[in-house]
Amino acid sequence: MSILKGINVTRQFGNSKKNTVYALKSVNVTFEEGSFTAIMGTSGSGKSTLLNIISGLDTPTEGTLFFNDIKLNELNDNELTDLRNKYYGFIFQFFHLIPVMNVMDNVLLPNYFSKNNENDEILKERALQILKELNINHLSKSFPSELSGGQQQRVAIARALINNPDILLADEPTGSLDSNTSKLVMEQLKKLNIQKKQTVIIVTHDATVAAYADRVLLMHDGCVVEDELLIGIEGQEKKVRYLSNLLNDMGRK
Ligand SMILES: Nc1ncnc2c1ncn2[C@@H]1O[C@H](COP(=O)(O)OP(=O)(O)OP(=O)(O)O)[C@@H](O)[C@H]1O
Repeated sequence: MSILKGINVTRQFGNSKKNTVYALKSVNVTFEEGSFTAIMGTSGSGKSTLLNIISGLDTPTEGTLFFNDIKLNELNDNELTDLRNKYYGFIFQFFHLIPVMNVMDNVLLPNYFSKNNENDEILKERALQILKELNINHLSKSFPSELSGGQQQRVAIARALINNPDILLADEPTGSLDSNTSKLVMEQLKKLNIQKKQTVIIVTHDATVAAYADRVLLMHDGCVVEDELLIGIEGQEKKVRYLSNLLNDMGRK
């Protein structure tokens, strides 16, 4: 069953002849519940714009977007914010942790904006459980500046998970991590996808990162030019090679 569906989604920036950019050009795309998709493509091809639009952070200038059977285009700002807080978890390249808050408070932050009204103690327990699964529960009282990049990104993942979202969206989640830490973070995301059936959508330039996904969307000049399943390819190395070849082929076109 599809959880997200975009029909003829166009995003235009600027409106004069000189400075009009079509970041997305009539894109049709569907994301199945529980799937793990990597969005790849050249710089400026529209990857972040697509992610922002499917998450309701940005609105298309044309086209329709569905979250289950809810039409995102018909929601007002408050309704969109509520939907995002309830169903979406966000992970960014630069973590975006609040420096004056400790790990626990950073993780609990999304809950202050959602209308869950859950008991504080129950929430703290859930936060600790998530931190434990990410092997950073011993750091709950530490501040972001006291943590390594990988630890900070795991705090950001915990924060994205606190409201038990249906969809995890990540824009270059490993972009500021070394390759070992990047592997660790991707293994955590894969685990969440498999064990908790969370739908994961990531934007990445890195074939070794995209190889954790089941499907890759390749973008070029505002269009999805390839939509490939990776589930038939055995092993990470083969997937990385396959993705690198896809990217090289696109570069040659
Ligand atoms: N707010 C904006 N105003 C004007 N143009 C924009 C805006 N946001 C994006 N664009 C343009 O839309 C196009 C797609 O941008 P987008 O950030 O989605 O690309 P991307 O594939 O994520 O790029 P990168 O890999 O470099 O992050 C680019 O030409 C970009 O300059």
